Amino acid sequence: MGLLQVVCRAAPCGPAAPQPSVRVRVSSAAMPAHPAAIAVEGLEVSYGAHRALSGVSLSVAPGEVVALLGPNGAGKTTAARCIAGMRRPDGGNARVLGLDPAADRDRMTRVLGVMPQTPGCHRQATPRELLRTHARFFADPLDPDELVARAGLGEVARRRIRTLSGGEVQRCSLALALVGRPRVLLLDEPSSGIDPHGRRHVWGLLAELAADGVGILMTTHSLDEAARVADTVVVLDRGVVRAWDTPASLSASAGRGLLLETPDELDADALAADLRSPVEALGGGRWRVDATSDRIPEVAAWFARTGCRLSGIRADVPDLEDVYLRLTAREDEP
Ligand SMILES: Nc1ncnc2c1ncn2[C@@H]1O[C@H](COP(=O)(O)OP(=O)(O)OP(=O)(O)O)[C@@H](O)[C@H]1O
Repeated sequence: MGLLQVVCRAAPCGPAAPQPSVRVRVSSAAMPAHPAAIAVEGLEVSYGAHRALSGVSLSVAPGEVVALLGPNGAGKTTAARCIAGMRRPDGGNARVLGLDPAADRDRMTRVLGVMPQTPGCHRQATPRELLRTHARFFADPLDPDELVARAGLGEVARRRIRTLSGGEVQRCSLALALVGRPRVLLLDEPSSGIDPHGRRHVWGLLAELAADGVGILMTTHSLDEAARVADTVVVLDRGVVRAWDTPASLSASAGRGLLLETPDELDADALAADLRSPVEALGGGRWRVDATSDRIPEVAAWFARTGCRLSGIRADVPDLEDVYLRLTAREDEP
């Protein structure tokens, strides 16, 4: 996709917020020939006195899958609502293939497929009926029967929505978002409530769509899903973008260290001073030393010399979950 990367600092926010170094992806084309699938710049939204979004910027290229991660209340749905044209931001703007979601509603509905957090399916209808009805609104829709199969709805396609399980309703909601052959997809927790086989199926479907050039922005609480499906991850916390990068680069940016376990009282200051490396308490007799794995013998020798018992030592290779937890840590958490 021709992306060049620059190092920058995350945007500032509340007192408890960490200030991690993140890598921001920028298109290598200075003047892209085609507009981004989604471009969001400086989005501001307040609900009364509560600031839900404070200058949120992100973009999704055609064929790119971007996962929007963040704790409950981070502002993910609010951002998605602005992109879908369901709410006007107080500041900044959102564009879908260059279109203004609020002003270009008609053209937007032709290019954007939306799967909301709570499916608005008519509960007395069947998935097949809903898809057929929905298909009539588009000039060149997908074949509803084909879509039933692609979304794994074959067995329940003729049952009323009200009799379906939560996961089956989710699949129906995803199929409805796809029926108009959208070039951009906005999915709010697409695999929430779907069983592990179904999740793989949904992920496969998203990969196929991306390979066809569809730009996808999905919110999710599943870091596993983000790591497996997304080209890019955006971490939002308290209305501010904390990080925006590939899952692999984000994990690498968290740095590596050594994880130690000891059943004894550790004099962490002495260890840090002797090693000339920071030592962080993780609780429960676990410690993290900011050092690479080639220093394991040196650390083991320190324990042998001081008589403090070392019950475990290993290199700490952070995954996306570690990075996410560090970026969104709260002061009042243990
Ligand atoms: N209509 C509303 N009126 C007042 N406050 C709202 C409204 N909608 C959202 N909020 C608040 O704005 C903040 C962001 O909410 P939002 O639903 O965007 O978060 P989210 O990241 O999608 O959360 P979740 O992961 O729980 O779905 C929250 O503090 C929420 O309580």
